[in-house]
Amino acid sequence: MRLTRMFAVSMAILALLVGAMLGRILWGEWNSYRAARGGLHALQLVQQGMVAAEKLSFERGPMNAVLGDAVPPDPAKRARLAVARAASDQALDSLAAALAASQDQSATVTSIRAQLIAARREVDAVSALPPAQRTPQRLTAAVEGMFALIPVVLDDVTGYAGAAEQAYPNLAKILMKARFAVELREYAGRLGSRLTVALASGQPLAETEHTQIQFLRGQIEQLRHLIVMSTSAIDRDPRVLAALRTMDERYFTSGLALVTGVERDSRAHQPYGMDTAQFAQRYVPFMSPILAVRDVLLEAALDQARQDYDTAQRELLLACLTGGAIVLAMMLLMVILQKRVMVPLARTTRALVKLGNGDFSIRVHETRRHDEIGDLLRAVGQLRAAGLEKQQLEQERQRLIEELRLRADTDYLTGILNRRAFTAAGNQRLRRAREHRLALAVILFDVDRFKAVNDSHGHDAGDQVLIRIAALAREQLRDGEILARYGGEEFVIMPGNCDLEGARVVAERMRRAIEAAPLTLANGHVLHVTASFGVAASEGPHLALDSLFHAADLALYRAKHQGRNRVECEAA
Ligand SMILES: Nc1nc2c(ncn2[C@@H]2O[C@H](COP(=O)(O)OP(=O)(O)OP(=O)(O)O)[C@@H](O)[C@H]2O)c(=O)[nH]1
Repeated sequence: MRLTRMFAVSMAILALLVGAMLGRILWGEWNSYRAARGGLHALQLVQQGMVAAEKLSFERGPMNAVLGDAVPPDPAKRARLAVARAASDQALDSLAAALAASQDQSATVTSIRAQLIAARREVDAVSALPPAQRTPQRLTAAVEGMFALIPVVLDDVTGYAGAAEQAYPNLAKILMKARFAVELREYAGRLGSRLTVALASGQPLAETEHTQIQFLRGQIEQLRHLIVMSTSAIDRDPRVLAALRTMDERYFTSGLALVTGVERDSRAHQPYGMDTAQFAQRYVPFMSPILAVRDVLLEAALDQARQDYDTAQRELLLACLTGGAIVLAMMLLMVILQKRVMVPLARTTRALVKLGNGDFSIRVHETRRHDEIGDLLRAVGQLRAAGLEKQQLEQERQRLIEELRLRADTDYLTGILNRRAFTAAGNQRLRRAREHRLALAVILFDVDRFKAVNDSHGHDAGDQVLIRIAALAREQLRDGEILARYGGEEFVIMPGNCDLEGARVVAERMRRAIEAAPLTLANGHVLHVTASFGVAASEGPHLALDSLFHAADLALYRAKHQGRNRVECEAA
């Protein structure tokens, strides 16, 4: 796998792992936060539910007063009942609103309301009757209707408390105690209500009522015991201890003593000395410390829940920030690695491959980096420079070799092949001619009366003539024909494979070309130069350059002696 690919795959795997880990942590924190928020809300519902239960319980006080009212009715008693009813309605409204806000179903509140309306209607119906017609049965039915509401509300409270306990298991005991306080308040209220009928009628309590009162007192004592019992750190909270002390002093001493007094008067058939309203006016304030206990316990629980909620919120925020920072750092690391390592590495690799293939066209940028990549880039630059230098040296060497080769093969004056190069080329031709049984010819030619040119016009002029003759001959050359300076003013031509006649035609062409081209010297003198030609050709297995040259030389000699500027042939 290529490194760039491996890098991309590794980064993707790392991102996935980190993402999964962060997701898991965030999910956990989010759930803790949600549970804490839900728990806190449930706890607030508990509080509101308990307040609703309290208000409904409290409503029974003025209700009892109205039920025991004479004719015409006392407007003050009616007004107190209206105020108590409004407080109950408001508490139920608050509970319904809180439930609606949490998108919880508030059906129970609706059914409590329906039940409450029915109970109130019964109370109003009984209280509208003349006192004589308010039979104990009707009065009991009216009172029981209001009693029946409380367990329903408390059942709901138990449900909310369950949800809160799920979020805050350590608050279970304290919530239980708060609920006990509500129940205690309820039983305390019921205890007072048990006296309503007797106080309203001025009749002694029936034996069954005495029994019920004893039963209620037993329950009240039991609830007190459960509340006072120390079960958690919150119980040792000074606020809680103070509230419990007040409850004992006010309700369990003074409140219960009031009930005991009524019971005693009833058994002794003594007048009570107070009616229902007067009893309620004295008894109800003694119950307030019970609710204060409830409130203090709930407040302590709410404080604890708020702390837990704040912690969960802080943890979630911290997890989000840490997660974000990790993701950001990872992305930054990836970008840096990609930019600072992978891209330069890939570029350098490509450059090195090109250098290895002898391609020095790559561009190497100057770098100020002082790390491994910087060293690598500088090394590539040095490699390229060294390679370039080597390449230039090689080119120079090749050029020099070529020049040397040319010099070795070239006549320094005329620029055409020299005798050595001609001999090498001639031998090649000879081998091929022997192999393919082809004819081979040689044409020797010599400038006529050249000594006279030198003598008359100087050696430089002679050189110019030689240069000119070579140029003319070269112009006349055709494919496969080789021209060389054989020595002094003597030249040699080897035509392509042809016989004696073919070679003679070539020689004649050359001769005419030289003859037809006068030469103007540097001093302005015009020279008419001619040359004599000796042609020789041969073929067969015994073909040899020496014999060809010898025959051509003989023919040239004859051409000189027969008047010059002519072509003579000689079979080799
Ligand atoms: N300028 C010059 N002269 C050269 C060169 N090589 C040979 N010569 C001269 O060429 C002349 C050749 O003269 P000869 O061999 O007597 O022949 P010729 O004067 O051409 O007379 P024929 O060949 O009989 O027509 C000599 O004077 C050489 O010095 C050269 O490279 N440059």
